[in-house]
Amino acid sequence: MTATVDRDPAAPPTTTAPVTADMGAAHDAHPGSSLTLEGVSYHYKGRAGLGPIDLHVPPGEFLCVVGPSGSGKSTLLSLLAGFLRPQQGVIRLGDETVRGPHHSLTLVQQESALFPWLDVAGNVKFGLKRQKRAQQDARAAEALRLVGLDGYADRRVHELSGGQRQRVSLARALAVKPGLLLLDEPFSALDVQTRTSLADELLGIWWQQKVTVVFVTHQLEEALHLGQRVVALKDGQVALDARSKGLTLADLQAAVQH
Ligand SMILES: Nc1ncnc2c1ncn2[C@@H]1O[C@H](COP(=O)(O)OP(=O)(O)OP(=O)(O)O)[C@@H](O)[C@H]1O
Repeated sequence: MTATVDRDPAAPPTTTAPVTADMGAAHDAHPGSSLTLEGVSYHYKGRAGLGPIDLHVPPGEFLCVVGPSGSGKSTLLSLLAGFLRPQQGVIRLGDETVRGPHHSLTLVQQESALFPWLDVAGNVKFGLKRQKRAQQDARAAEALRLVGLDGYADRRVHELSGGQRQRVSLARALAVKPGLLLLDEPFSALDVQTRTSLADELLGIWWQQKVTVVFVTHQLEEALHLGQRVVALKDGQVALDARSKGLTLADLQAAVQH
């Protein structure tokens, strides 16, 4: 089975998702940051792990990372998020070296890590504590509008579906206006229909916000659908790094096969 993606990376996503913000608002978008890895490696107790790898993600690119279990995807994301420090090499976000968790990058994971004692707005504002109240309110409202959760600000987390919780997680990540958005299999716990519509909405949001995205997934089809570019990891190394345009599922399968 093969699948090709002919979406021009420079063209807006062909999504029918209910993206609520005005597409013309793209001029307001904050620019994404570039991400550069030079000779980065991290090995657990000197054995399995990742690297050394070199990678450059230009500002505003949507990069998907795929690979079989144990190929190093989570290690890569932990390094990018600053949860792990490279044992060798350097990671730069724009001109800044990543030395730990960074205010300009946010991570959305598979299971939403929302605070049950806060309402939806409280969760979305969590990363905005240093900002003035009015700014927090405006950012939270904007982020909830982006993910299609207008009117949900006062809801409690336990009242939400799995898909809505992931939308709130995404809104929380977007509210800080990150230069780099890291997504670790964010929709994999959801049913296929919800997963597909949220993925398309994410494309619409990315297009509006111009944020740089690194999206990790097990699903090769999802990577081809979402990414402008796909990096396949195998045994902690980059096995394939290609524009998704013209790339086939068979190419990806061959790259990650043992
Ligand atoms: N805490 C750890 N201690 C020792 N080895 C680890 C640890 N975490 C990961 N590894 C090893 O490092 C390698 C890469 O693991 P990693 O979790 O990054 O892969 P992955 O691609 O994210 O896998 P999965 O898709 O199953 O989550 C694997 O061989 C794994 O066994």
